[in-house]
Amino acid sequence: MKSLAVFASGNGTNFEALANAAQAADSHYQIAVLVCDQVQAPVIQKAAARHIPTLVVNFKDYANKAAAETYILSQLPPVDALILAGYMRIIGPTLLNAFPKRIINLHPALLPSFPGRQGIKDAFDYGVKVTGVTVHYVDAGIDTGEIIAQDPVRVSPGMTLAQLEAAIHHQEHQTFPATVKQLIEEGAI
Ligand SMILES: Nc1nc2c(c(=O)[nH]1)N[C@@H](CNc1ccc(C(=O)N[C@@H](CCC(=O)O)C(=O)O)cc1)CN2
Ligand SMILES: O=CNCC(=O)N[C@@H]1O[C@H](COP(=O)(O)O)[C@@H](O)[C@H]1O
Repeated sequence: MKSLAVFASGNGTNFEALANAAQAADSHYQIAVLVCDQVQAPVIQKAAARHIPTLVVNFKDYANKAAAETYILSQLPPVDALILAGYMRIIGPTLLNAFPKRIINLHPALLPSFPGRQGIKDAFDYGVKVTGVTVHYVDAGIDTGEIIAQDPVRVSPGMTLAQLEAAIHHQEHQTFPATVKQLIEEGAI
């Protein structure tokens, strides 16, 4: 049984999808803690509803990223990997060095296209006919880590941005848990 720390900053539907998948008999993982950098984020309530411990870290309380990450590291229970599920903060050397090739991120576009904080909108505004979701290892760059898995999402004619966001999230809720499970089965995390 692997233990995972999930990092999230917002709504938490991917956290929920991972938590739901963890309940399956053959999931091979449990979520030991949710780490959140936004004190009011809805994901915190989702973790509380599931009795999953939450570590809320307000980065304003720390002099710099290294100090905040050092605190996070000191509070983490033993975990095998960090899973970034809508975590909107760049992971710094402190956590990167503590979890080499053990930090996984979900991106809502087909990297290397449309990296950054608004991958769905950037792809939509560009007018792509196909976008998708990417699961990748996290490295010191932004959305530049080795790609692990990708799935396409077709942009149908007349589709609104809201409809594309919903389609992307639906795909994410399939791809992310399946990819985490596969990584564990392969012994990668
Ligand atoms: N290590 C590292 N950390 C990461 C990711 C990574 O793959 N590498 N993937 C991240 C995915 N989410 C983000 C979070 C923040 C930003 C971000 O803040 N971008 C600023 C630039 C910030 C900066 O340069 O520090 C921008 O303007 O685009 C981009 C993707 C999460 N943290
Ligand atoms: O990789 C770059 N940026 C990260 C990023 O944009 N992540 C995206 O945030 C959303 C979180 O949704 P939630 O799970 O909170 O409902 C989800 O779509 C992630 O792909």
